[in-house]
Amino acid sequence: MKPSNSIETMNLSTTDGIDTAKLIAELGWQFRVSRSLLAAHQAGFFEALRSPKTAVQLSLAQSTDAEVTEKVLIAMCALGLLDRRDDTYSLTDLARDIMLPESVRYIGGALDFSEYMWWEWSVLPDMLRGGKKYTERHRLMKQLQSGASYVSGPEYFTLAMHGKAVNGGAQFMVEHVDLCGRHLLVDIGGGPGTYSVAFCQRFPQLKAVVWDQPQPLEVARQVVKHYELNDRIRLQPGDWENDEFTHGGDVILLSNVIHGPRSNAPTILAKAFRALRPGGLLIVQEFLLNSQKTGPIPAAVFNIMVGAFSESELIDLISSAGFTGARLLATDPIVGSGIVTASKPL
Ligand SMILES: C[S@@+](CC[C@H](N)C(=O)[O-])C[C@H]1O[C@@H](n2cnc3c(N)ncnc32)[C@H](O)[C@@H]1O
Repeated sequence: MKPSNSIETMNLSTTDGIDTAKLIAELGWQFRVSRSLLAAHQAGFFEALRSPKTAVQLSLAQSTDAEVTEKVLIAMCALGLLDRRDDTYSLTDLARDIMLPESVRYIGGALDFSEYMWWEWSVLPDMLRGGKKYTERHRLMKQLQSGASYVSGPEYFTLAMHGKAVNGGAQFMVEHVDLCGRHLLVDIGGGPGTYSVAFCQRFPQLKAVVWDQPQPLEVARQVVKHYELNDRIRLQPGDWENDEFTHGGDVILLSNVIHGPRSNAPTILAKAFRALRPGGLLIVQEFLLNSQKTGPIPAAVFNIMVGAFSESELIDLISSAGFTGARLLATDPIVGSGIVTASKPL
């Protein structure tokens, strides 16, 4: 094969641009890290290591291959989730904090969701050639083939949302949005209700309604009970395809519910406008592309499978629904989300 011109003329003795090139080349391999972490979680290694074990003891307990188990455990040490002393593996403080279901910051639901999405993303090359997205049937087949033990259905999705919110999302939100003097927050598509909990904890005068379909509200019920906020947070079943939102709130939160052009955003924003009191505050949190649509990376990849607006598109949509003063309040480039606020005129 004839080498390309650029390779023929490239001076291999310089290091110009090498760090970036290494990073991009390394990205092609990063899936190995995700796959190892998801496999360790799926095999139940973290829960089984509540009491320290050797790889052989763990493989006997979890019915896994001892040699591969050891290699995956070494990788989990490299991620800072396990300690190894002689041949015995134990959980680090970080793993106790995020990998055990009893922990408030448990991310297992988010990992289950990543596992589920793995198969959807595997067909991206086919999609590029015009093939269809993964169907539910394909997904279930692959789950069965992979021997996956994780729960299916909407519950794990809602738990994934909770895991994401308790590990940065909720803190980011309450740090940037001031609800002093506000009385009733209506959290549309509120899922596990974690954002409502965080707001109520930060602003003691505030009450909230978590508005969502019945199944996610079952998770929200547990979350609200866990934080002992039953007297301040009410759960309201609703379907935005058919129902109006709870009226009379002075704040409406739309967190991760208007993902790009296919999400029916104009209808949801119009319902939010009707439901909000005059002078009320609209908060929208979304994966947001920059206005040039060149990044950031998390929003750019979210856009591939689900959809994402750019900052200016979202601000235009919110303004078209009648809100005033729409502006980007804060962005978190690590997770690719932005918070936009606006007001309903008095
Ligand atoms: C991506 S989750 C966001 C959850 C939460 N707001 C957060 O940011 O963590 C989207 C939520 O919208 C809800 N949802 C989807 N379709 C809905 C509909 N037609 N009516 C009401 N809620 C819906 C889902 O049940 C889910 O809880």
